[in-house]
Amino acid sequence: MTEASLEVSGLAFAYPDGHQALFGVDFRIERGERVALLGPNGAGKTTLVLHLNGILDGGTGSVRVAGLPVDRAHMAEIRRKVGIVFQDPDDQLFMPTVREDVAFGPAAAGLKGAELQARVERALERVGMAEFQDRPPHHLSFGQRRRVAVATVLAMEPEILVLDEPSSNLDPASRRELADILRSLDVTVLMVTHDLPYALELCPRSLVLSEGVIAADGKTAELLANDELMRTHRLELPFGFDPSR
Ligand SMILES: Nc1ncnc2c1ncn2[C@@H]1O[C@H](COP(=O)(O)OP(=O)(O)OP(=O)(O)O)[C@@H](O)[C@H]1O
Repeated sequence: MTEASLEVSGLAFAYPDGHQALFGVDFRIERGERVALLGPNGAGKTTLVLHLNGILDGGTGSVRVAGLPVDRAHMAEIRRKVGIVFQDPDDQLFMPTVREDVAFGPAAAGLKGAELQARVERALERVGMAEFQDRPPHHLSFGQRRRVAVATVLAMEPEILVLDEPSSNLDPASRRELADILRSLDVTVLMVTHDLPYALELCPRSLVLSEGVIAADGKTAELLANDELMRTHRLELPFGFDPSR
């Protein structure tokens, strides 16, 4: 079998207060797949995502990114390979200009001069923000800041792009533009979302995480059309939305 972009095996985890959030999670995502991670509040989605680049550890089981184990010995490489775009772009943007924010990661990884500038431009072009390099991020709209946050991660040329609620707080036009951008990238994507139409639009495959276990793994359209599965795991489509169309 070829190497998966992401392979999670038997991952179980309890927080220090004893709360068990994950109970043996198994799945693999192949290179270039776009997969949605669905599940009700408290299902363990954030807990799972924080294991992908070692922010949380101490559980049992394993996580491998492009064959590399997520452990202390490989942490620097793992952090480069797993790009997480958090829900609030302001958690990710802290430099005086867009250029410096996008350059921050690659510069810390040793890139300099023309090579660094080319990397920054390429990442900003991929999200349609190349003309905004000299702007302070706080002068951009929320949707533009989210695109720059995606660029900061793309500039690291990650193996897998993980997005936490990418469509939240976006107006319909920004939502569609971000969908077009994400579809145009040739990178593995794992997208955590409560926005089921967005999952359907972008991700051919979905995982349903519920009470710390994978309750379903399959084609997004089929999962969303399964009324019983949706009801059991408190997943609700917007009124009148038909996943088969
Ligand atoms: N630091 C913590 N200490 C103890 N329990 C925690 C901690 N963080 C989260 N939990 C618990 O772990 C479980 C999973 O939480 P998690 O945030 O991973 O869920 P989620 O699926 O991301 O939810 P949401 O959709 O609301 O973001 C919940 O029961 C939550 O209360």
